[in-house]
Amino acid sequence: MFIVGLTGGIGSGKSTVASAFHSLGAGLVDADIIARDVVAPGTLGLARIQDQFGDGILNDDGTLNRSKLRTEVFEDEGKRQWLNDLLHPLIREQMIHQCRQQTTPYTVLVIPLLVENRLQSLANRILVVDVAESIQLQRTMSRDNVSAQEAQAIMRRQASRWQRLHAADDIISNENIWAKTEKSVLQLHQHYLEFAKQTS
Ligand SMILES: CC(C)(COP(=O)(O)OP(=O)(O)OC[C@H]1O[C@@H](n2cnc3c(N)ncnc32)[C@H](O)[C@@H]1O)[C@@H](O)C(=O)NCCC(=O)NCCS
Ligand SMILES: Nc1ncnc2c1ncn2[C@@H]1O[C@H](COP(=O)(O)OP(=O)(O)OP(=O)(O)O)[C@@H](O)[C@H]1O
Repeated sequence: MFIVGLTGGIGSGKSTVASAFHSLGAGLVDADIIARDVVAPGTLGLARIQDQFGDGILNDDGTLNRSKLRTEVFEDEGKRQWLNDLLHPLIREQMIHQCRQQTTPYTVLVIPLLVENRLQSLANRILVVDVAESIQLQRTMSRDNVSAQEAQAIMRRQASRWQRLHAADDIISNENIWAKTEKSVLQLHQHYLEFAKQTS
Protein backbone atom coordinates (compact mmCIF):
# COMPACT_ATOMS: atom_id res chain seq x y z
CA MET A 1 0.00 0.00 0.00
CA PHE A 2 1.68 3.21 -1.18
CA ILE A 3 -0.06 6.35 0.04
CA VAL A 4 0.47 9.91 -1.15
CA GLY A 5 -0.91 12.31 1.49
CA LEU A 6 -2.17 15.34 -0.44
CA THR A 7 -2.75 18.56 1.45
CA GLY A 8 -3.11 22.30 0.93
CA GLY A 9 -5.04 25.24 2.33
CA ILE A 10 -8.70 25.92 1.65
CA GLY A 11 -9.27 26.67 -2.05
CA SER A 12 -5.72 25.72 -3.09
CA GLY A 13 -6.99 23.10 -5.57
CA LYS A 14 -6.65 19.81 -3.62
CA SER A 15 -9.83 18.25 -5.04
CA THR A 16 -9.04 19.35 -8.59
CA VAL A 17 -5.48 18.00 -8.40
CA ALA A 18 -6.62 14.78 -6.68
CA SER A 19 -9.17 14.03 -9.38
CA ALA A 20 -6.45 14.52 -12.03
CA PHE A 21 -4.35 11.81 -10.31
CA HIS A 22 -7.49 9.65 -10.11
CA SER A 23 -8.10 9.97 -13.87
CA LEU A 24 -4.56 8.69 -14.43
CA GLY A 25 -5.34 5.57 -12.37
CA ALA A 26 -4.46 6.46 -8.77
CA GLY A 27 -6.81 5.41 -5.99
CA LEU A 28 -8.59 8.27 -4.24
CA VAL A 29 -9.63 8.69 -0.62
CA ASP A 30 -10.84 12.15 0.42
CA ALA A 31 -11.25 13.27 4.04
CA ASP A 32 -13.73 16.01 3.02
CA ILE A 33 -16.03 13.36 1.49
CA ILE A 34 -15.67 11.13 4.56
CA ALA A 35 -16.41 14.17 6.75
CA ARG A 36 -19.82 14.35 4.99
CA ASP A 37 -20.51 10.62 5.31
CA VAL A 38 -19.95 10.60 9.07
CA VAL A 39 -22.67 13.24 9.56
CA ALA A 40 -25.23 11.81 7.12
CA PRO A 41 -28.80 11.42 8.44
CA GLY A 42 -29.03 8.51 10.88
CA THR A 43 -25.38 8.67 12.03
CA LEU A 44 -24.26 9.07 15.61
CA GLY A 45 -22.18 12.04 14.38
CA LEU A 46 -25.26 13.97 13.28
CA ALA A 47 -27.17 13.09 16.47
CA ARG A 48 -24.32 14.50 18.61
CA ILE A 49 -24.22 17.72 16.55
CA GLN A 50 -28.01 18.11 16.89
CA ASP A 51 -27.73 17.64 20.69
CA GLN A 52 -24.97 20.23 20.92
CA PHE A 53 -26.23 22.91 18.49
CA GLY A 54 -30.01 22.31 18.62
CA ASP A 55 -32.57 21.36 15.96
CA GLY A 56 -31.88 24.61 14.09
CA ILE A 57 -28.61 23.11 12.81
CA LEU A 58 -30.61 20.80 10.52
CA ASN A 59 -32.22 21.58 7.17
CA ASP A 60 -35.94 20.85 6.72
CA ASP A 61 -35.10 17.47 5.18
CA GLY A 62 -33.09 16.40 8.26
CA THR A 63 -29.65 16.84 6.69
CA LEU A 64 -26.95 18.97 8.32
CA ASN A 65 -27.08 22.66 7.47
CA ARG A 66 -23.40 22.89 6.62
CA SER A 67 -23.19 26.61 5.97
CA LYS A 68 -24.85 27.31 9.34
CA LEU A 69 -22.44 25.00 11.15
CA ARG A 70 -19.52 26.56 9.25
CA THR A 71 -20.53 30.02 10.47
CA GLU A 72 -20.91 28.76 14.06
CA VAL A 73 -17.56 26.96 14.25
CA PHE A 74 -15.40 29.54 12.54
CA GLU A 75 -16.81 32.30 14.77
CA ASP A 76 -16.11 30.36 17.97
CA GLU A 77 -12.89 28.42 18.47
CA GLY A 78 -14.39 26.34 21.31
CA LYS A 79 -17.13 25.10 18.98
CA ARG A 80 -14.63 24.29 16.24
CA GLN A 81 -12.54 22.28 18.73
CA TRP A 82 -15.66 20.44 19.88
CA LEU A 83 -16.52 19.51 16.29
CA ASN A 84 -12.93 18.46 15.55
CA ASP A 85 -12.87 16.26 18.65
CA LEU A 86 -16.09 14.58 17.54
CA LEU A 87 -15.32 14.11 13.85
CA HIS A 88 -11.57 13.70 13.47
CA PRO A 89 -11.31 10.24 15.09
CA LEU A 90 -14.24 9.02 12.94
CA ILE A 91 -12.69 10.49 9.80
CA ARG A 92 -9.27 9.01 10.58
CA GLU A 93 -10.70 5.52 11.09
CA GLN A 94 -12.59 5.68 7.76
CA MET A 95 -9.55 7.05 5.89
CA ILE A 96 -7.46 4.08 7.00
CA HIS A 97 -10.26 1.64 6.18
CA GLN A 98 -10.80 3.06 2.68
CA CYS A 99 -7.05 3.15 1.93
CA ARG A 100 -6.80 -0.55 2.79
CA GLN A 101 -9.57 -1.33 0.29
CA GLN A 102 -7.77 0.27 -2.68
CA THR A 103 -6.39 -2.04 -5.36
CA THR A 104 -4.61 0.63 -7.45
CA PRO A 105 -0.77 0.87 -7.62
CA TYR A 106 -0.92 3.82 -5.23
CA THR A 107 -3.57 5.92 -3.48
CA VAL A 108 -3.93 9.67 -3.13
CA LEU A 109 -5.26 10.43 0.35
CA VAL A 110 -6.58 14.01 0.51
CA ILE A 111 -6.32 15.41 4.04
CA PRO A 112 -6.91 19.18 4.31
CA LEU A 113 -5.68 19.27 7.93
CA LEU A 114 -2.74 16.85 7.54
CA VAL A 115 -0.17 19.28 8.94
CA GLU A 116 -2.46 20.73 11.63
CA ASN A 117 -3.33 17.25 12.94
CA ARG A 118 0.19 15.82 12.46
CA LEU A 119 -1.02 12.96 10.25
CA GLN A 120 2.21 12.60 8.28
CA SER A 121 2.62 9.00 9.43
CA LEU A 122 -0.46 7.93 7.42
CA ALA A 123 1.39 8.56 4.15
CA ASN A 124 4.56 7.42 2.39
CA ARG A 125 4.96 10.83 0.76
CA ILE A 126 3.49 14.25 1.47
CA LEU A 127 2.34 16.28 -1.53
CA VAL A 128 1.42 19.92 -0.99
CA VAL A 129 -0.75 21.82 -3.46
CA ASP A 130 0.63 25.34 -3.14
CA VAL A 131 -0.80 28.73 -4.04
CA ALA A 132 -0.29 32.20 -2.56
CA GLU A 133 -2.74 33.04 0.21
CA SER A 134 -4.24 35.82 -1.94
CA ILE A 135 -5.15 33.23 -4.60
CA GLN A 136 -6.60 30.87 -1.97
CA LEU A 137 -8.78 33.73 -0.79
CA GLN A 138 -9.93 34.72 -4.29
CA ARG A 139 -10.78 31.15 -5.36
CA THR A 140 -12.58 30.30 -2.11
CA MET A 141 -14.67 33.47 -2.30
CA SER A 142 -15.75 32.85 -5.87
CA ARG A 143 -16.33 29.08 -5.49
CA ASP A 144 -18.28 29.25 -2.20
CA ASN A 145 -19.82 32.71 -2.67
CA VAL A 146 -18.51 33.81 0.75
CA SER A 147 -17.04 37.13 1.91
CA ALA A 148 -13.32 37.76 2.36
CA GLN A 149 -13.93 37.85 6.14
CA GLU A 150 -15.52 34.39 6.12
CA ALA A 151 -12.78 32.87 3.98
CA GLN A 152 -10.07 34.51 6.12
CA ALA A 153 -11.67 33.20 9.31
CA ILE A 154 -11.16 29.65 7.98
CA MET A 155 -7.63 30.36 6.73
CA ARG A 156 -6.65 31.70 10.17
CA ARG A 157 -7.52 28.30 11.66
CA GLN A 158 -5.24 26.46 9.26
CA ALA A 159 -1.48 25.98 9.04
CA SER A 160 0.42 28.72 7.23
CA ARG A 161 1.68 28.26 3.68
CA TRP A 162 5.23 27.94 5.04
CA GLN A 163 4.33 25.30 7.65
CA ARG A 164 2.81 23.18 4.88
CA LEU A 165 5.75 23.65 2.52
CA HIS A 166 8.09 22.66 5.34
CA ALA A 167 6.25 19.32 5.69
CA ALA A 168 6.27 18.58 1.93
CA ASP A 169 8.20 15.89 0.07
CA ASP A 170 6.69 17.10 -3.20
CA ILE A 171 5.05 20.40 -4.16
CA ILE A 172 2.66 21.22 -6.98
CA SER A 173 2.23 24.90 -7.69
CA ASN A 174 -1.37 25.57 -8.74
CA GLU A 175 -1.10 29.32 -9.18
CA ASN A 176 -1.09 29.32 -12.95
CA ILE A 177 -3.30 27.97 -15.70
CA TRP A 178 -4.61 24.47 -15.13
CA ALA A 179 -2.65 23.00 -18.10
CA LYS A 180 0.59 23.78 -16.23
CA THR A 181 -0.61 22.04 -13.06
CA GLU A 182 -1.78 19.06 -15.11
CA LYS A 183 1.75 18.63 -16.50
CA SER A 184 3.16 18.47 -12.96
CA VAL A 185 0.51 15.89 -12.04
CA LEU A 186 1.55 13.70 -14.95
CA GLN A 187 5.24 13.90 -13.97
CA LEU A 188 4.55 13.12 -10.33
CA HIS A 189 2.25 10.25 -11.30
CA GLN A 190 5.19 8.59 -13.09
CA HIS A 191 7.39 9.07 -9.99
CA TYR A 192 4.73 7.65 -7.69
CA LEU A 193 4.28 4.57 -9.90
CA GLU A 194 8.05 4.00 -9.61
CA PHE A 195 8.11 4.57 -5.83
CA ALA A 196 5.15 2.23 -5.40
CA LYS A 197 6.90 -0.48 -7.45
CA GLN A 198 10.09 -0.15 -5.39
CA THR A 199 8.14 -0.26 -2.12
CA SER A 200 6.13 -3.40 -2.93
C1 LIG B 1 -17.70 23.09 9.20
C2 LIG B 1 -18.26 22.25 8.07
C3 LIG B 1 -19.64 21.68 8.42
C4 LIG B 1 -18.44 23.19 6.84
O1 LIG B 1 -18.87 22.44 5.74
P1 LIG B 1 -18.61 22.94 4.23
O2 LIG B 1 -19.44 22.04 3.35
O3 LIG B 1 -18.91 24.41 4.17
O4 LIG B 1 -17.07 22.78 3.94
P2 LIG B 1 -16.22 21.43 3.60
O5 LIG B 1 -16.54 20.35 4.58
O6 LIG B 1 -16.35 21.13 2.16
O7 LIG B 1 -14.74 21.90 3.97
C5 LIG B 1 -14.08 22.84 3.12
C6 LIG B 1 -12.72 23.16 3.66
O8 LIG B 1 -12.84 23.90 4.88
C7 LIG B 1 -11.69 23.66 5.67
N1 LIG B 1 -12.11 23.11 6.98
C8 LIG B 1 -13.16 22.30 7.24
N2 LIG B 1 -13.22 21.99 8.56
C9 LIG B 1 -12.17 22.63 9.13
C10 LIG B 1 -11.70 22.72 10.46
N3 LIG B 1 -12.31 22.07 11.45
N4 LIG B 1 -10.61 23.48 10.70
C11 LIG B 1 -9.98 24.13 9.69
N5 LIG B 1 -10.37 24.09 8.41
C12 LIG B 1 -11.46 23.35 8.13
C13 LIG B 1 -10.83 22.63 4.88
O9 LIG B 1 -9.91 23.32 4.07
C14 LIG B 1 -11.85 21.97 3.99
O10 LIG B 1 -11.25 21.41 2.84
C15 LIG B 1 -17.30 21.09 7.67
O11 LIG B 1 -16.14 21.60 7.09
C16 LIG B 1 -16.91 20.18 8.85
O12 LIG B 1 -17.69 19.33 9.23
N6 LIG B 1 -15.68 20.37 9.40
C17 LIG B 1 -15.20 19.53 10.48
C18 LIG B 1 -14.52 18.31 9.94
C19 LIG B 1 -13.19 18.66 9.33
O13 LIG B 1 -12.25 19.02 10.05
N7 LIG B 1 -13.11 18.58 7.98
C20 LIG B 1 -11.95 18.97 7.22
C21 LIG B 1 -10.80 18.05 7.26
S1 LIG B 1 -11.06 16.38 7.58
N1 LIG C 1 -5.22 26.20 -11.81
C1 LIG C 1 -6.41 26.73 -11.53
N2 LIG C 1 -6.79 27.89 -12.10
C2 LIG C 1 -7.99 28.50 -11.81
N3 LIG C 1 -8.90 27.97 -10.96
C3 LIG C 1 -8.57 26.81 -10.36
C4 LIG C 1 -7.33 26.13 -10.60
N4 LIG C 1 -7.30 25.00 -9.84
C5 LIG C 1 -8.47 24.97 -9.16
N5 LIG C 1 -9.23 26.05 -9.46
C6 LIG C 1 -10.56 26.41 -8.91
O1 LIG C 1 -10.34 26.86 -7.56
C7 LIG C 1 -11.40 26.46 -6.72
C8 LIG C 1 -10.81 25.64 -5.54
O2 LIG C 1 -10.36 24.39 -6.02
P1 LIG C 1 -10.68 23.05 -5.22
O3 LIG C 1 -12.12 22.96 -4.92
O4 LIG C 1 -10.05 21.92 -5.98
O5 LIG C 1 -9.84 23.39 -3.89
P2 LIG C 1 -9.70 22.57 -2.56
O6 LIG C 1 -8.31 22.79 -2.08
O7 LIG C 1 -10.15 21.16 -2.75
O8 LIG C 1 -10.73 23.34 -1.62
P3 LIG C 1 -11.28 22.96 -0.13
O9 LIG C 1 -10.15 23.16 0.81
O10 LIG C 1 -12.37 23.94 0.13
O11 LIG C 1 -11.81 21.57 -0.18
C9 LIG C 1 -12.38 25.66 -7.57
O12 LIG C 1 -13.41 26.49 -7.98
C10 LIG C 1 -11.51 25.21 -8.77
O13 LIG C 1 -12.28 25.01 -9.92
